Amino acid sequence: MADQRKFFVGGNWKMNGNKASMDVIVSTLNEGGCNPNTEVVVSPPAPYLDYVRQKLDKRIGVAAQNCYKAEKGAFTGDISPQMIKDVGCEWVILGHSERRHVFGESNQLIGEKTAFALQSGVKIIPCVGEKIEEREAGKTEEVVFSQTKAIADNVKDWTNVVLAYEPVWAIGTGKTASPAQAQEIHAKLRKWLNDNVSPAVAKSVRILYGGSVSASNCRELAQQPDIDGFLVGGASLKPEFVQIINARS
Ligand SMILES: O=C(CO)COP(=O)(O)O
Repeated sequence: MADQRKFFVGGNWKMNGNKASMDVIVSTLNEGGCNPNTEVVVSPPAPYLDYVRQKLDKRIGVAAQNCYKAEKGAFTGDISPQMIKDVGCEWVILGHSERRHVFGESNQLIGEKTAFALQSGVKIIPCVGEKIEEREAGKTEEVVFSQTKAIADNVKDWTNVVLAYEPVWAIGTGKTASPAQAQEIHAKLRKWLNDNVSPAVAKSVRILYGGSVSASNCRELAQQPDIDGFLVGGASLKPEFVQIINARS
């Protein structure tokens, strides 16, 4: 079952790097060594989308880290899906926990961005995940299902969606969810998709795990039946990103 879903590894560079450091990552990725059976997408900060897209091997995708729900206009500081496409990129991450919790983005806004990005022809990596206090209060499912519903209500064609489960307590903390903890939520998300979207979508949609993924923990996580890849932060800026891409090799 899981083998009908191509393994997918995204590198979210967040607000890090400069041309010199990106040159190093790009040449590491271009040198090869990445399993061709893994779909790879990297996500530089917006000012570098064009630069990275031009230098990176075309087999590797490039994602923006966010975008707005309009093509153009008086939205100072933001970018549109049309701009992402204009510089040759094909993906956008939406609803990352830092967008939700540092910048206050709501489920409703993330839903609107989902609809607009997809209708503009940009593929999306929407993110869901609970905070530690929500997990400790037994609210993990309630939180991730309501976040997923806000996204799912705005998706018509799931072939352009790769869902990411990123528990907020595991992001940038070095506290990875155990393979069993991650698998449990991935399986519940897949069941939610089965019950609320369709069995076919539940079988085919890739669900990524994100949160302190590293070369040392990726192989065990990658063996879980409902983990179809990773969204990697810190380690995607380092050479070990290639080992994570090859976690199933
Ligand atoms: O937020 C993440 C990816 O989007 C995960 O970040 P870290 O891998 O640094 O924990």
